[in-house]
Amino acid sequence: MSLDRFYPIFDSADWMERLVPLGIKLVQLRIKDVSADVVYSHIDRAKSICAQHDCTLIINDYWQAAIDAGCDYVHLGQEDLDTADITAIRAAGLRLGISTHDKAELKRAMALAPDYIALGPIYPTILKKMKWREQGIAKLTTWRSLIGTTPLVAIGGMSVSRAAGAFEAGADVVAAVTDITLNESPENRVRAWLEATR
Ligand SMILES: Cc1ncc(COP(=O)(O)OP(=O)(O)O)c(N)n1
Ligand SMILES: Cc1nc(C(=O)O)sc1CCOP(=O)(O)O
Ligand SMILES: [Mg+2]
Repeated sequence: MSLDRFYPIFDSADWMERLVPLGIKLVQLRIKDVSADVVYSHIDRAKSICAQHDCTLIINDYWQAAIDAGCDYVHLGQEDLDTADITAIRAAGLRLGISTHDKAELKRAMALAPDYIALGPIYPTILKKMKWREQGIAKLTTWRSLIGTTPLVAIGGMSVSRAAGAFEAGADVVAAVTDITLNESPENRVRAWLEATR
């Protein structure tokens, strides 16, 4: 299964209902600090809108909810891996994407035979405080050489104009949050991303 080159990340099903119909084919639900009931409700709505639009839905963090809800894909970071039951995730048939920031994390991630590897933050991000400085585009080329054919996702400070450089450096997919959600017209920004990654 190949991943679309454009990978927007949203913190609610509301965003997905608004923007997935524009033509998004790969999307992540990344919710923080809400109750389990709210998580399950957003997952159900996200599943429904993605099914209607033939869009691959990836659930961040909440791997047990993703299994319970019959989802196809989860994304886990290094801290998530400390507690996640990878055997249960795989037994349920879910695909798995993993965040990496240095070679030790990459080694740990690759040992789990992930369905993609994410490298970030490529550029500075305003979404969240991170202990990692910007990695730079060139590190994508290094990661490309280390992970063979495993799909590579570039994340962190990505924008429409920065996408081409990430692809040239070896990324297969570019993920973005605030470039879309803080844009004065998220709809127009999604259209620009779709055009740039077609
Ligand atoms: C595509 C993608 N890459 C990286 C992350 C970050 O995951 P993680 O390190 O677990 O941090 P949180 O997103 O959970 O704050 C991601 N979500 N998606
Ligand atoms: C959620 C996340 N993870 C990152 C990592 O490097 O692992 S960077 C990041 C934030 C991405 O948001 P924006 O596109 O607004 O910079
Ligand atoms: Mg996480």
